Amino acid sequence: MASKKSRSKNTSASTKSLKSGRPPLLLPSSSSGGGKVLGVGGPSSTSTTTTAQRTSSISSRHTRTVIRRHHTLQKRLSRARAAGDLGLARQLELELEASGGLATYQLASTVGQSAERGGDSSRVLVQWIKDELDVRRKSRPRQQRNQKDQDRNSSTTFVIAGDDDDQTRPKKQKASPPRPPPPPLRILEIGALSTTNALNVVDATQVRRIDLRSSASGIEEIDFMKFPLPNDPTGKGSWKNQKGYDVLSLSLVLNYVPDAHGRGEMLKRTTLFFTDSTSDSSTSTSAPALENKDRNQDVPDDENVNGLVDLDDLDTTTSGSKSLPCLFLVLPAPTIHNSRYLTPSHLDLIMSSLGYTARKTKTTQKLHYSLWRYDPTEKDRWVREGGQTVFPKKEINPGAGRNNFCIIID
Ligand SMILES: C[S@@+](CC[C@H](N)C(=O)[O-])C[C@H]1O[C@@H](n2cnc3c(N)ncnc32)[C@H](O)[C@@H]1O
Repeated sequence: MASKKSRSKNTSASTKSLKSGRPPLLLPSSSSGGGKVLGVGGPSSTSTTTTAQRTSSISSRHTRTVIRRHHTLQKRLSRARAAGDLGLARQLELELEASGGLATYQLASTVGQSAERGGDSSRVLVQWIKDELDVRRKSRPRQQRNQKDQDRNSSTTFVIAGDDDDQTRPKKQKASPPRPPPPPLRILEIGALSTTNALNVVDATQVRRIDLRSSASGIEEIDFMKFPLPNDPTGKGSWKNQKGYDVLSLSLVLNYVPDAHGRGEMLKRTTLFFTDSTSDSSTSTSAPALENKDRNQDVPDDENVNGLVDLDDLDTTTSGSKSLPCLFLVLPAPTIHNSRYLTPSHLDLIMSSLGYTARKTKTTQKLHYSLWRYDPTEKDRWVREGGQTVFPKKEINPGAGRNNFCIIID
């Protein structure tokens, strides 16, 4: 039971305030034009400070302000709506609009993810599932090699001249059929700001991206809470003729949800989107689940060409044990290390009750990253063994200067 295992690691990261919990990320901001809106010039504080450092530090302050303001307004709006205060709700909607709304928030987030600030969180995900990606990348040449071997074996059949006796004829070599290569991982990125992040790995991934507001043509505009389930009777839940995903990415999205119930609902909903397959890791010898058998055929040639990560440059940190299907969750570090209502072990309990087991965790000064394997039988076991399944708002980490970030599961 997860309560005994307490699988998430506590860290000593400096996580004083939610205000500092801002994403890093990718985007070499040359393309964004974000500097126009968010960048501010100005004299350097010291003569040794470079322009880049200055710009980075100033716009960093600005992006944090924009992001913080947006979150605050969203929370107040959510409370006003819940209280039925339509007047206040309208006023807050107008304030949100006047401050640039979701578009400005996304731009601030994108700038906040720039390489100079630590890069894109998806790099952590690809590092953590490196074994799964490697086996897929390598499988194509190996598959081709197997095919050549098979052809060679077939051509070795021969008949001894003048001898019609089957007994004396060498038997045709039966090469075992080549094992089908594992299909590319199907990844659903929820809350996507870019189509060119580290998740694009040639031969190894197929990435579907969604967001409340699409900021690029490869990002579908839809609310994850309304996103059709894989088994939707209308068939709208399929993607590339298949159902479900091997990996869900929920990076800095849960903290966007303005209320604790909504966060619990979002976490619960993630469990409904995985492939049925509880596929093994790279050491797997099992064939892919039937429904996923022919995924390779759906990979368009022009896909996965941007934002490539050279996986050989990354550390191998995966253990080789089962990790799929899985959820990649990223939260601002203070939400978990400095909240009255959430701690790493409490999150572990919540996740266990949903069928998740922590595979990886990592906290930096700003962010808490975690990777969770999903297995519905683990949820059944949890319930059978009397594990906690309801998580109300309850102070578990009292103290001055803490924040009120909370996840409620009813
Ligand atoms: C801070 S950005 C995070 C972007 C990126 N994933 C990252 O790690 O930096 C949060 C994004 O989540 C999106 N988002 C929030 N709730 C969502 C929902 N219910 N469905 C889809 N996207 C959502 C927002 O529109 C926003 O673009």
